[in-house]
Amino acid sequence: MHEFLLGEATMHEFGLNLSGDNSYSYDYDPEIEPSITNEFSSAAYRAGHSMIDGFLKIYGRNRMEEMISLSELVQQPSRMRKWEFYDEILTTLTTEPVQKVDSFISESLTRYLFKSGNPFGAADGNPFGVDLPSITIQRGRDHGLRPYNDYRQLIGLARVENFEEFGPELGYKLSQLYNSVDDIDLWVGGLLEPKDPEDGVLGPTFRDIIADQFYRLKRGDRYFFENEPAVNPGHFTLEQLYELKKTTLSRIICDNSDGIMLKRQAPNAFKQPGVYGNEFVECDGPFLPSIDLTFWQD
Ligand code: HEM
Repeated sequence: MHEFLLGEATMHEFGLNLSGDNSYSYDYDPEIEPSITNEFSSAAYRAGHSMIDGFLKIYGRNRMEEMISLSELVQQPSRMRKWEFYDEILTTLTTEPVQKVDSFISESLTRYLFKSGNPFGAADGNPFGVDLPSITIQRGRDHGLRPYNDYRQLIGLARVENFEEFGPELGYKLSQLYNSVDDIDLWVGGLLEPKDPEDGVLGPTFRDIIADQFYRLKRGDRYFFENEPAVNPGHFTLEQLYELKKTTLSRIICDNSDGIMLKRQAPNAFKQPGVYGNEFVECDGPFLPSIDLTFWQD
């Protein structure tokens, strides 16, 4: 599932692929600490904030009908009163491509986030909201994260020695904001790392922090859904596991839509829909298998 994020090679390196359709996993290790790491939650996984598009395109029955700014949606649930909206937004979320993990973040997050819920917001004549990147940088410091350079070293990369290594434009900007390359915050440095186009969407530091977290969750949690009965008090039967593995995010989206505007879905919800190899199929057709719940009957 996270092949898209981490890349196939990293999935393989960290042993993140699932066991076969009809078998348990036997690699639970009680010595592995499964808790969420500070670096994962306070910096690396927040790379997602750079992937957000500030505008959501709403498609009607035949054409694009509206483009809504994210800041007009966050904390404004009133649109849910319109019948079709739930299906429309599910369609938008499965159709709109993610943005690159890079130095650009939508203004809807840097200037207008929570505009409507901001006690000092529009009603008081202040048209702005809060700045999520600033909050994130501050959150990393508040959580005591070490600087970016230390994590580079930890994963076996050379430390950055001077600002020029970030290129002329970014290097100059960073030199205006930080006294030393050793002060660069983890979230900032991680976003700016060059990406390997063959291997996921992240630079190596974020990729390793996130892969390490998934490895811990998979190997160090006795309740991980694939784990064998000997270690997992809540284990599934092999038949139940098979049923669970049959389902897909696309099936879940179909099952949870209202069927008004969303009646079809591409089989792989993580990839661009409607293209060769991921063509739309009907929700009620045979191509999106459902779980057979009779295997849970007592
Ligand atoms: C509309 C989209 C999003 C908005 C408005 C949003 C907003 C926020 C806000 C306000 C916080 C709390 C910041 C703080 O006080 O430290 C946060 C935390 C976080 N966000 Fe997002 N976010 C969005 C999407 C995403 C995505 C797509 C990802 C990752 C794929 C992500 C990952 C995280 C993580 C890991 C945290 C820290 C959670 C924790 O430590 O409890 N967010 N986000």
